Amino acid sequence: MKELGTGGEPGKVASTVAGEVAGASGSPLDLLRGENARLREQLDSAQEQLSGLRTQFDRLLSEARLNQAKLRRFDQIERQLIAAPSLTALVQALLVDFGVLFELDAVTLALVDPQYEAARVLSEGWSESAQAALDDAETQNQTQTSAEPPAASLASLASRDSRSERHATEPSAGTDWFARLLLLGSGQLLSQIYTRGWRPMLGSPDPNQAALFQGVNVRGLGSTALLPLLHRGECIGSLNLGSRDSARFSAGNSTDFLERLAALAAICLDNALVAERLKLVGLTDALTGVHNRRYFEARCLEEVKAAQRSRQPLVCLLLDVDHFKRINDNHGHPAGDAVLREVGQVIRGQLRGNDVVARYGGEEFVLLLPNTPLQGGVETADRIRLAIASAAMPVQTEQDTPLHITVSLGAAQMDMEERKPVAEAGDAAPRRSTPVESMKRLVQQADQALYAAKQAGRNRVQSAQ
Ligand SMILES: Nc1nc2c(ncn2[C@@H]2O[C@H](COP(=O)(O)OP(=O)(O)OP(=O)(O)O)[C@@H](O)[C@H]2O)c(=O)[nH]1
Repeated sequence: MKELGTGGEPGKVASTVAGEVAGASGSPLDLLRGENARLREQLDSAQEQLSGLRTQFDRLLSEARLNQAKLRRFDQIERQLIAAPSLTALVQALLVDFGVLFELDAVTLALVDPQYEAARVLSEGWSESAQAALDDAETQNQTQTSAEPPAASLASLASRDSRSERHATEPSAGTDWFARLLLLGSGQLLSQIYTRGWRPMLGSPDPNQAALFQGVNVRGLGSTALLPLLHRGECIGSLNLGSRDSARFSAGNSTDFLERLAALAAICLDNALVAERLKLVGLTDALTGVHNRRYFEARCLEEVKAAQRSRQPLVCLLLDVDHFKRINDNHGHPAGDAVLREVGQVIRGQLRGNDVVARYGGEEFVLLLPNTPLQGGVETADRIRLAIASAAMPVQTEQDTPLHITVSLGAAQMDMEERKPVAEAGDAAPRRSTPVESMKRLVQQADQALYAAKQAGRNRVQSAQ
């Protein structure tokens, strides 16, 4: 820079040159030429340096801009994780929004879930999002053309999504996140993969890690990043990212951003699970471990709405233990309690995953069977009746003989075409019942059928007319 300054001051150059000319032996013109060449060289080198600095500056500036954009996106996803109102919303933010925001070609999530808590909550959440997607598809179908075939059923939508091998963040019906969720009974698989400690693993896809990328075409990925989700020193899962770009994740990359995101995701996931557990405690019957009446009423309303939307049949069963008072009287109240617990377990064992059983009160249980016609509901009711009759109750009898009990059941199917009579509704014309009215009527009909079963001699199933 010093030379640059000297070369830039013509007055000084002239006086220096004049001095040199006076005392030098060569021709003044040659001397001037030599000096000129030297100055030119200095100028060229200074310009070269300047352009190098400019390039460096441009690179730093674009890096800073990229980092700023990256920070903004991290900030956005972090806010989304913190604000997620439920475990389902949180998992969707990680599996869908995160991938879109960071232009990833695959995002999967493995969670250690030994008690099947996350599995239960997330499968319910998935069913709701799949149903919403189905409704959207139906609306679109209807607006496009009424001659098109009806939208795919929930089951076919599920199997289509879980079989899909497309890139994870490609547009889908909004339901494929569930296929990219791996719920593990233990932490064994993660211990086998993170052999060098719970640290992010970046690099080219490793066939040993394929189990973490279920639902994704791993062959199409150029690089992957596995982020262990650590909470209180334990690994509760793994967030797995994939890119077609082989240079996107490499072993030498800084992992600060990713580690911070993984730490936040782990805390949010743990909090969401605790919140779901608390919710469940408030919705579970303490004696039998099945749901309580509060849960049933909320869920029944949802199922009635879903049945009205999808026009799928919905059956309600009411079950009452026969002569239960005698059990209490003959064997004591704790024996009665043990019988109720056993009845709850036997019922649960006879139902499908999305069926609902709740203790309705006393020795009465209520069941909801979605997507089931009345005939199927009656068959299920009879299967439950027989299973209970053949089960030995966990009660010590005086004769040391197993205690057997019987139950009576009433079955009713929700009426899709149910309309309120004009006079009752106070409307100008008959209108469709509201979900609350339909729900009340459904339970009332099951109760009347149960009463009829009791009247007809107990240990039987009666369906509503
Ligand atoms: N052990 C126990 N008993 C209960 C519980 N809740 C209600 N009960 C008893 O269940 C009995 C129900 O008796 P009833 O309504 O007369 O009916 P039942 O004896 O089952 O006769 P039917 O229903 O007509 O076959 C009452 O004695 C209640 O006190 C409970 O949580 N634990």
